[in-house]
Amino acid sequence: MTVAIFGQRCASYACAPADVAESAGGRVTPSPHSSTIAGSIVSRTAEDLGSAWTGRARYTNTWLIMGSSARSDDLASSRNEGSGQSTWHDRCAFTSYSSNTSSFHSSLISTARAATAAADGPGITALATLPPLPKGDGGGGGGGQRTEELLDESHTLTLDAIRDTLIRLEDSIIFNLIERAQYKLNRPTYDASITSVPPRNVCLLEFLLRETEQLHSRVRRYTSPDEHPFFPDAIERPVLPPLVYPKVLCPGAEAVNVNLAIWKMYLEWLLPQLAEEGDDRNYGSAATCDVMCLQALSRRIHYGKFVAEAKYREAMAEYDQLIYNKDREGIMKKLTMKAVEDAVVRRVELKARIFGQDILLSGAAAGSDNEPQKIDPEIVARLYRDGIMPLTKEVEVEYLLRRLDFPRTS
Ligand SMILES: C=C(O[C@@H]1C=C(C(=O)O)C=C[C@H]1O)C(=O)O
Repeated sequence: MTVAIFGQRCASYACAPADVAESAGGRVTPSPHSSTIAGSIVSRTAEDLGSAWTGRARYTNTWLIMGSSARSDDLASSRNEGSGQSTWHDRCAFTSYSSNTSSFHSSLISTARAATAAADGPGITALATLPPLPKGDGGGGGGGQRTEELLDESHTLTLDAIRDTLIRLEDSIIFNLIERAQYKLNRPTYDASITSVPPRNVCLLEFLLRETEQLHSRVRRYTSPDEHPFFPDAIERPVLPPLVYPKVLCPGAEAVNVNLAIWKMYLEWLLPQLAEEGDDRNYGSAATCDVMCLQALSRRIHYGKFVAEAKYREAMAEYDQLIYNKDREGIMKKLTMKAVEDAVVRRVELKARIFGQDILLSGAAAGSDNEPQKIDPEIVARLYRDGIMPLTKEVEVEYLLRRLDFPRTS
């Protein structure tokens, strides 16, 4: 899949083919065929999640933040083992975080940090780049097809170019949020005990996101360095020949995947603010919008890797020192641009206000200031200030901490 990075075709580090599909940031059920368990386990109870919605502590919840490495051929079998297992749904219980931003913020960051720390296990080298089938295999997987090389556009790795892309991604995020906001909260969409979809018996959203990722992986989506699966164990061998991406990011970038924190932010914090309480039975439509929102958020937040690389190249010596000293706080301080962040918040709030209006044929915006908007601009501002930007910076820090681990080959 040719993906727009920096507003053009993708320029990034080449993902070396490997014969394992590694997981980073998603829950993976250890399969009998699993080669390694590179995971760390975080246990917590449903009360921790503040499951006000269910009104009962339904499960002792074990989060396998980083799971086993399963051979791609084993994935199909491990997918079928799922009945009765606890799922991502276990993390879906809506909470009262919406009224307590700072406690949510710290929980979010620690989830992101734990996920990326766990991702440093052995062999986390290729999240989604599966080897092509041998020549002559006509059944897909790029058999017999030529590997395509993308042009090296690493010269577009300037902060200005990257910020332009981030601005464009704002539009995608806001429009997707507006789409989701037209439906009620529709809690059954996130409750595996109601919308229990076989064979894993998961909630509708988990089912749809997993299946979407699986399908998209077939057309190379997750071989692109700006795409990160929520369910790395679901990805399959592409039907297209591999693309070789120009080297922009360091190889350690592949281990940084904060999708678990993004999932948590979306389900536990954003959605209850965004969608009106209630049930309109549009579970499929709501879940489809959720998938779009999650993917847009994930792409924006993981773009932090490119931001970090650009910043690093502008001040290598200073960053080297901080990285060498593993000075996480120092790195965070150095890469934080308060004035840029304030401008981002102002801009997204304005965009949400404008995009959330109906436009009359006269060219004017319909309605008065008192009329309800399609989306509350304050929610979008808060989302950026307390969710998106902190997680983007977390990605930046995690990336930079790995920046010196690999000698550059170009
Ligand atoms: C993305 C950047 O890095 C940081 C993160 C920001 C963001 O996520 O929007 C904004 C400013 C910086 O604190 C940047 O400098 O543009």
